[in-house]
Amino acid sequence: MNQSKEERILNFVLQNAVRGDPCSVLEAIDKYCSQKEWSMNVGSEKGLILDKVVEEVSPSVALELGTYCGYSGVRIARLLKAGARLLTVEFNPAFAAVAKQVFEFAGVQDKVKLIEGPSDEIIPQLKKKYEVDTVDFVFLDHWKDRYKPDTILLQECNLLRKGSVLLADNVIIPGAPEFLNYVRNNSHFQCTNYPAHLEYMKASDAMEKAVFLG
Ligand SMILES: C[C@H](C[C@H]1O[C@@H](n2cnc3c(N)ncnc32)[C@H](O)[C@@H]1O)NC(=O)c1cc(-c2ccc(F)cc2)cc(O)c1O
Ligand SMILES: [Mg+2]
Repeated sequence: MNQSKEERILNFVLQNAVRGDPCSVLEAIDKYCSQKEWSMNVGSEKGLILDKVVEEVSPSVALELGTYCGYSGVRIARLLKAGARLLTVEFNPAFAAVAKQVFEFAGVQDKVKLIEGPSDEIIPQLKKKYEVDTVDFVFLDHWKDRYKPDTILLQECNLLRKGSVLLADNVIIPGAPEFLNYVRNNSHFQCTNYPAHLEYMKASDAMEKAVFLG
């Protein structure tokens, strides 16, 4: 049975990155996906925006929706302070299996809790099952039409506190118009747009930061 693209990405990491060095894992994925096979990792340009927001927030508890191969999970986890943790949610078991190995190779597995399942099922479990009080930072990178309902669900589950920061990928391509409309016309959110490009391509994309005001 021939390999999936995600398994080819993993193998390229195992053969070209340095075990325990998160930056070398990011470089290997970016090299493979820009030169060999495009894939939907946030990439290095939008990755720098992600880095800046994570450093600004310095979250104790970070949540990621849409793990895929673990690229953005490594990006976030490598910047977390001692004792801080990333919960990342992925419903595709094959992708989750690749991401788990990427986290272990990068050496960030002790900071990352990879949860397999759909976000709308996992979010309501975060407080009781995953011992979360509130989340300081959320990276939205899953199905784009889930961004708005899951933002509402996070509020309904009292998982956001005054100052919690949401950062959404792909608000231009593939696009998340309902989410943009919702947070930009909602007095409980302070929004900032970060223009960029689609990973590994020239097409325009953007990220949107939405700070929950309580
Ligand atoms: C959605 C995917 C990312 C992952 O999210 C998991 N997922 C989904 N819904 C849920 C859930 N409800 N709960 C948990 N996990 C969940 C999935 O299995 C993927 O692994 N991301 C994208 O589709 C994506 C697509 C593009 C893109 C851009 C231009 C094109 F021409 C084609 C594609 C760019 C990007 O930057 C993306 O991020
Ligand atoms: Mg994305």
